[in-house]
Amino acid sequence: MVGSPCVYMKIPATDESISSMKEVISLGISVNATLIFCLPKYEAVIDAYLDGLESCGMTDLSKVSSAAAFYISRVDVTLDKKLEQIGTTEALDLKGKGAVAQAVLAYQLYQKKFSGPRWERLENRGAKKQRLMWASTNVKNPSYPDTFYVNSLIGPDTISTLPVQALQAFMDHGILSRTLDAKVSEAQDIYNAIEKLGIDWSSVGSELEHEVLDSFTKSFDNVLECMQKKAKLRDFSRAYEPCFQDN
Ligand SMILES: O=C[C@H](O)COP(=O)(O)O
Repeated sequence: MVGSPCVYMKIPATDESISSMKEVISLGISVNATLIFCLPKYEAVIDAYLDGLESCGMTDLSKVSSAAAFYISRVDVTLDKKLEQIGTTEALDLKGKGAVAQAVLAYQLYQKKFSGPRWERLENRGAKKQRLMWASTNVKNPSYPDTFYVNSLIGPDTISTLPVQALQAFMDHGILSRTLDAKVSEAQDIYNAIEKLGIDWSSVGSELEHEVLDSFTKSFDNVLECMQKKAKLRDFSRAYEPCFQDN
């Protein structure tokens, strides 16, 4: 089952598990690298994928694939709080711009890393690019348009995960247009301006990583607890009822 081309092993992009990504890929198992909140971590995820492919013994690498889940709205939630604390006109003007700017730069990094001689050698063995996957695309700040993140991150070879609310909003009034690489230098300026204000992107990334890991761990524990209760009662009559709770 694990070796099946349709099955992806989901591995969080924590410092501790980046090396496991390489190992799993090298065994020919596809990986969904998740919980990516900043560019340095994203680069480490790409490198783990490339290293894994290079040490994979398979002659045809086309059976292995990977997606890298880059989180969006949660980044703005954290950044916006920090910008509000700084409170200057310049800082407040940057609210709601950081997450998309970082994602635009992530796409640039994707294009850079999946081109050139190193990548071409792998491509000749059938390797597939690790696709960027936008996660956390629902706006969390109600003052932002509900299609904001989905509209802003449309580009070739990417995947957008859409919660029902975001999907319905996009189907109703979304704008289908290639936005992801339309304003790269503006994105770089925003990224630099946020950094200049003293906000460290990597620290924001690790803050979010811990926060989300914690919240997902609680949700997972809730699911297990609920399943154990059902199994104990041998009450499968309502087994279709969901066990999970919102985190
Ligand atoms: O699977 C992860 C989700 O995309 C997270 O979305 P969220 O930040 O809205 O909880």
